[in-house]
Amino acid sequence: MKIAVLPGDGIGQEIIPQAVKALKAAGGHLPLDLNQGEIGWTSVVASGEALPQSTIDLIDRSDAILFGAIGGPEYEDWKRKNPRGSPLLRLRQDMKLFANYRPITLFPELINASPIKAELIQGLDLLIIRELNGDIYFGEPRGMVSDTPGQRESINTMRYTEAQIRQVAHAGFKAARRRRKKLCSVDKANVLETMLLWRDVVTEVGREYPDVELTHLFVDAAAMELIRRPTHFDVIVTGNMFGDILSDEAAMLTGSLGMLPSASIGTGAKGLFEPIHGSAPDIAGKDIANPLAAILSAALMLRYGFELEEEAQRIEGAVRQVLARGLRTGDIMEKGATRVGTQEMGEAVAKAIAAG
Ligand SMILES: NC(=O)C1=CN([C@@H]2O[C@H](COP(=O)(O)OP(=O)(O)OC[C@H]3O[C@@H](n4cnc5c(N)ncnc54)[C@H](O)[C@@H]3O)[C@@H](O)[C@H]2O)C=CC1
Ligand SMILES: CC(C)CC(=O)C(=O)O
Ligand SMILES: [Mg+2]
Repeated sequence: MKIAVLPGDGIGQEIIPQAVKALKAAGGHLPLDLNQGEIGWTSVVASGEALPQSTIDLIDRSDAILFGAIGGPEYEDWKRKNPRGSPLLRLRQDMKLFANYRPITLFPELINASPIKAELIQGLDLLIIRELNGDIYFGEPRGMVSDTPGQRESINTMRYTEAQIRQVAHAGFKAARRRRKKLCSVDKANVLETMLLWRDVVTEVGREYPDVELTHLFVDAAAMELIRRPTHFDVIVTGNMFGDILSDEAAMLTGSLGMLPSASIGTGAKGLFEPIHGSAPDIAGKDIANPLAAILSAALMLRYGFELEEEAQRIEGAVRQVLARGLRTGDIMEKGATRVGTQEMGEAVAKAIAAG
């Protein structure tokens, strides 16, 4: 079980060590081979490259990747002068990770930590599947059209092929089949031709899954429905950008962006597992970030990367236990709970795993 561990930048450096503790506690009996690599700004500082060859080699010889986050103000500045694209987007594309699974599950212990009314989120369990290899994040042409002062113009292109849509649509229907058999496809087919194609292809693929109820929503209405009646959703399948935005919104239903893990799965056997949040420069280095999204991403890695369901459940059960004991990082803090830091939370989860 060769695992490339890429903490990245900002809070990535704080939360990934907690996920590693959980992995070691749950997988002590397994042949875990964890190897750390550099990526992002941390890597630029160390070697001048955001995605050095050493990290590419490490990924090549690994079975799965545990990723933290990259980015931050210095990095965004550096990227403007070195526009070679995001190393994370490059990894997602090179590894053909076309589907990003973002389970939006509410731990019942956090029902009052969410800013959304308890009666709206009781029993919340939805899955957003975000297409990860296409859309406006990758479409060509892109870049500056004119840099003449006063007439500056820039372009990005929303672009999808039928094959890309078909691939992620199948992932959506298959996931719905394993769950409550409801798939909602989210697009913007009322104004975007790319999204008209999206809707047509998802509808065609749907004919192969007559047992799954397919509905369509425009993304603006979907954003509203996620707050109005989130438990009506089972699986949502959507494009790269809409999925990016809707899943951060949906995270708040569960209490915090710091609670949501994700699994990026592709045509190959190798997956990438990461919290959905970024490097959070505003709280980095203070030992206050919530490590649970990263810890839960390690659980997804055991489940989907290595088919170790029992070990994955041990991690998830331990997270639930520490929440039930009232331990909370600041982002999910509520009255009567015990505030803990990143490391303390990570250690509590690892101990709960070890105690079984
Ligand atoms: N996968 C990745 O590597 C991602 C990288 N980014 C990058 O991260 C940098 C910061 O981006 P932002 O827009 O600020 O998004 P962000 O997700 O880093 O933070 C948004 C807000 O949520 C809070 N937050 C995030 N994770 C948290 C956690 N685990 N515990 C407690 N609070 C948490 C932050 O403190 C901040 O107030 C940017 O450079 C961006 O490009 C953003 C999203 C994903
Ligand atoms: C590079 C960005 C697309 C990262 C992000 O916001 C995400 O994956 O959720
Ligand atoms: Mg995002």
